[in-house]
This record gives sequence, C-alpha cells and structure tokens, in this order.
Amino acid sequence: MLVGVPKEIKNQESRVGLTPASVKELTLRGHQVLVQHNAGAAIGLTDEMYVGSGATIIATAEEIFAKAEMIVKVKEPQPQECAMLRADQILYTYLHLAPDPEQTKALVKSGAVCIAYETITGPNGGLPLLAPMSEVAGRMSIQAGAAHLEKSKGGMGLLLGGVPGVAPGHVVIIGAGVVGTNAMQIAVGMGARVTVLDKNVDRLRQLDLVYGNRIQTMYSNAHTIDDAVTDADLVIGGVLVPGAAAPKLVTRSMVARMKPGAVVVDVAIDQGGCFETSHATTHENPTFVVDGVVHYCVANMPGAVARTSTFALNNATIGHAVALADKGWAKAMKANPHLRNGLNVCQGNVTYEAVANDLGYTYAPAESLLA
Ligand SMILES: NC(=O)C1=CN([C@@H]2O[C@H](COP(=O)(O)OP(=O)(O)OC[C@H]3O[C@@H](n4cnc5c(N)ncnc54)[C@H](O)[C@@H]3O)[C@@H](O)[C@H]2O)C=CC1
Ligand SMILES: CC(=O)C(=O)O
Ligand SMILES: [Mg+2]
Repeated sequence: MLVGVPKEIKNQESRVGLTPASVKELTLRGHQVLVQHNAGAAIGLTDEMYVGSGATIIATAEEIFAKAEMIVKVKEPQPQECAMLRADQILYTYLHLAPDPEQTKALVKSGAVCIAYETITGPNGGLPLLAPMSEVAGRMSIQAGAAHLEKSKGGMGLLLGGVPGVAPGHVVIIGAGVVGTNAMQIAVGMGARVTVLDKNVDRLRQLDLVYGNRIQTMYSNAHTIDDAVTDADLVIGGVLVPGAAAPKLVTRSMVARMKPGAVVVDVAIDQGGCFETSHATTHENPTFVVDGVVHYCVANMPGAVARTSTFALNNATIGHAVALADKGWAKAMKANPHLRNGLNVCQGNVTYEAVANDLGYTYAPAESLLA
C-alpha cells in the first residue's frame, strides 16, 4: 500500500503520525511510505532518518494527499486537509467528531474511510490508542494546573504541595480513568490533598486499595461534584463517554461559586469539555478566566511534549497501521472487531453510533458496509 504522512498543521502541534521505526515496520513488508519534508524535524526525527527507514520525502501535503492510499496523522484533519481527502482513501488519526459538526460534514462529503484512534477498543477493554495520550495529558494536567495557580499566571498564588506548617492545595479529579489516574499519581506525588470522583464504583474501589488514605474517593453525582468543586483549588476534568460529547458535569453556577484564582484543567475538551464554561484553547493562548477561575482547555495537550507523545502514540497505533496496509481496510476490519470500532465515517456514512446520535445523522453500522 502507498502510505502518506503529512506534517501536522494544528497550532503548535509537533507530533508526527509515524516515527522512522514505524515507517520501517511498513517498508520491511513491502509498503511504500511518503513522508512530508520536515514532518518530524521539530522533535529530532529528521528527513535523513526517514529515508534510512525506506521512506520517500515529499515536498508538499497536497502531493501526499493526492497519491497516498492511506493517510496517517495525529490530530483531526483541519479544513484544508479535509478538502484534500478522496473517496475510499483511508484516514487513520484522532477525529473527536461528536463536538465537531463541521469536520464530520467534511469527512462525510469526502467519501473517505475515516478511522478514529480514540474509539478503537482493545481485547482487554479500554481504548488502547487513546490511553497513551491520556497518560501524557493526565500527568501534564497537574503540571499545567500547578503552574497556573501561580500569581503571574492568574492563579491564587498557591503551592500545591504546601510547606511544613501550611496546608497543601486541594486537587479534585472528575473521572478516574486513564487521565484521572495519571493526574492523581502526580498530584499525590506533589503532596496535594486529592479527591477523585467517578460513577464507576469498582474503579474507585481499585484506587482505594492501592492509594488508601492518600486519596479520597467519591461517587460522582451533581451533589458531590458541587461540594468538591467549590472546595477545590485545582479541578481536573477527565471524564469520557466513548465517542460521545462529554457530559457538562460542572455548571456555570458551580464555577461562579469556586474560590477566586482557582484553576480548572478541562482535559475532556477534545470531546467538548465537561465544564459548562469551557471552550477549546491552544498552547499559544492556553487559558481564559470566567468568574475569577482560570480555565486551561488545550485540546492537544500532548503536543507540548511532542517527542514523548509521538513515541508513545506510535507504540499503540503501528499494529493496526500494518494490518490496514497489509489487508486493506475492509479485510482488516472484518478480521478485527476492535479495529472495526474505530470506523467513524465511511464512504459518506456515519458509522459510530454516539457520533450519529449527537450530530443527527442516520447511523450505519460498520458491519453493514463490510458485507
Ligand atoms: N485535551 C487533550 O489533549 C487530551 C484529551 N483527552 C481526553 O480526556 C478524556 C478522558 O480520557 P480517558 O481518561 O482516556 O478516558 P477513560 O475512559 O479512561 O476514563 C473516563 C472515565 O470517566 C468516567 N465517567 C464517565 N461519566 C462520568 C461522570 N458522569 N462522572 C464521573 N466520571 C465519569 C468513566 O467511568 C471513566 O472512568 C477523553 O475525552 C479524552 O479524549 C485525552 C488525551 C489528550
Ligand atoms: C487525544 C488527543 O486529543 C490528543 O492527543 O491530542
Ligand atoms: Mg467565584
């Protein structure tokens, strides 16, 4: 198969879809890989390294989109990229369609086969192609939150871990999945007081067994969220209903009653965010203030640590990339129901139920297109 890797064009996004090592996995199997000039240069992955792995360097994204049978990216295609997609071309990347009607419309119009990393499932449950970026974003959320609690960044001027004789800050984490657990580990490590909320009591039970009295767990509902958030110095939003728009669990009224100079980090912003007051921001302008509360809502947090993130992402994505290149999308999806769960848009149809429901499309099950 002819595989293409364009340079990412989202604001301050230096990740790249394939590392030189991943390119080699494909070229060793006889596939041809086109990589855009300097696609990985910002993170030390030079054109020479890609050539050494058997890739061909191409000057422009236009040429890559025109030639490749499968496009491998990191972030959702930007409007100019959507316009270059062709019918039956495979797009393999993060999509986050539920909160993004414009992108969904463009992908449906393209006729392409659009596979979302974030809805591919794993044999042991979970979302293995989302997990590595959730690990990164979860860990970063506490770093970002701690930095924005400083006065110069708009926060209340609080050191999360406190010092002897002065109480630490209170970190509230909503959602105890991959983001939440990684945020919790860093917050506990920094010496903060940590409260974790989830609707899944089994998950809270697991955390309680491991972390004991170093954390407090709470069942998540409107009442407990209100209590926790209005007492917090830093709130991390890490909830997910796979494929669907994030539930708005923290209302505008709760934010208005938070401490002045408190910080919220809405990691779930790529699915629309779980704070009513959130809107997506960029690494260039990461925050805004509502009712005295600093909001950090960067939709591509792992892009800030693009080198670590690119390697972690490739560890999770290369297996299915190889299967897609070896077998073509239809055969690869027939053989693997977990990969099939990644199909969000296909040949003009919306094939992921939560996306169809949230955006008002008729749902076409992936199976119906594989017959
Ligand atoms: N902004 C960014 O750069 C990044 C954002 N993300 C996003 O972070 C979000 C979380 O991802 P993961 O941790 O991997 O998901 P996950 O599936 O591992 O965890 C989500 C957790 O939310 C819980 N949950 C669902 N409804 C809830 C409710 N009403 N109250 C409390 N908890 C609830 C679930 O039970 C689950 O434990 C996703 O939207 C993901 O796309 C991930 C990586 C980077
Ligand atoms: C998952 C996601 O949105 C990201 O890695 O940017
Ligand atoms: Mg207030």
